[in-house]
Amino acid sequence: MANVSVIGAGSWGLALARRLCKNGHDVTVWSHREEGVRELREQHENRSKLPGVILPEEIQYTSSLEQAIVGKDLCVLAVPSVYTRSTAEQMKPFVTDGQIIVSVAKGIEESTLMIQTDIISQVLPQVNAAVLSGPSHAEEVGRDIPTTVVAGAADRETAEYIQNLFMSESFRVYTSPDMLGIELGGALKNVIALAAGVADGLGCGDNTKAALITRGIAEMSRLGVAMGGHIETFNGLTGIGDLIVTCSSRHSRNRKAGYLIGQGRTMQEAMDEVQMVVEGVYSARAARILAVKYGIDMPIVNEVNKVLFENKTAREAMADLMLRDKKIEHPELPWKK
Ligand SMILES: NC(=O)C1=CN([C@@H]2O[C@H](COP(=O)(O)OP(=O)(O)OC[C@H]3O[C@@H](n4cnc5c(N)ncnc54)[C@H](OP(=O)(O)O)[C@@H]3O)[C@@H](O)[C@H]2O)C=CC1
Ligand SMILES: O=C(CO)COP(=O)(O)O
Repeated sequence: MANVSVIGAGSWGLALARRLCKNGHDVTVWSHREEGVRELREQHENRSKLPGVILPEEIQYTSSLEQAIVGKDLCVLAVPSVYTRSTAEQMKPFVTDGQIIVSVAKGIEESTLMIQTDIISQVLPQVNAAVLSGPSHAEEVGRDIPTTVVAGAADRETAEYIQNLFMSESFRVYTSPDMLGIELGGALKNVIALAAGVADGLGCGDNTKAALITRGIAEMSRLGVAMGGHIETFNGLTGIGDLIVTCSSRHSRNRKAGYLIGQGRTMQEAMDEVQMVVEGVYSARAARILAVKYGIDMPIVNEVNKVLFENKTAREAMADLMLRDKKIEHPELPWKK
């Protein structure tokens, strides 16, 4: 059994801490707030972020990064992506050579366009940065609802170590060497899920949702492959799999925020109402910059940006998507005549 920690006490960090503890590992959870630590010690539950999921009494809580990192076989980094860099900076004095840091946040850093494991490796070059991602809402993982995810690492041994640590009857873990593809899928699907939510908010239907998912994965794959990710990854759990769940689930914060925007709220009003992290809002701008940089057509990402940041109405964005230039679905396919 391993001695592990989860850095970040939001819904995802706690669902994973519970999984690791139930798998028999010693688990310490770090929260950035002393008050949060006190509540978790007393209540064994985060009533605002993951209500109804009671955490095992064996889990330890701390607000000291030193306690959360020193001597741990593996640390899961589960803070929202905008805090990954600052948290990694604070972790610097305590990490050791080769220590495994598993990133579970889904986001592209706006100022640098970097994925999470690259940020971790830049700030903490001595660690072994890996990723765990897939279609996995905390509300369901916290209730042992069967879920599948992918552990990505630079070497097979590390990926299999993570797989063994997390794997259970309700949590199936695959391995993959394509860390870039995994992370781009996880970040970009949030932007498309905002669009799916907007469509729901406008009162659109299942046809619209299927269209956004299908054309959304086409955009994600085009960009992801141009950046060096593998098409197989976008066709797998961390690409289309995560896109489907995020665009359809009642648990998705991105879909929910999009829904509120489709109903007429501003981006800020929607984020305030969701009260949890809406990662797609941060990755939307990064995705648009990357699309320009790599010369990739990303019409859904573009319209999401216009609605979020340029006061375009959701209805106008939908109409513009429907009536943009006529296209062939798969231009690479030959015509018979
Ligand atoms: N929830 C899910 O189902 C899944 C989430 N993810 C990803 O996991 C990541 C974490 O999200 P999630 O757990 O859902 O987020 P939540 O919205 O549930 O919680 C956010 C957490 O971040 C903490 N926080 C706020 N400010 C800081 C800071 N400056 N430094 C460190 N921590 C801070 C909050 O603490 P406090 O409230 O005490 O201020 C809170 O614990 C995201 O990238 C998300 O995309 C991935 C898969 C599934
Ligand atoms: O990544 C997730 C599920 O796989 C969580 O999505 P939301 O952040 O939209 O809730």
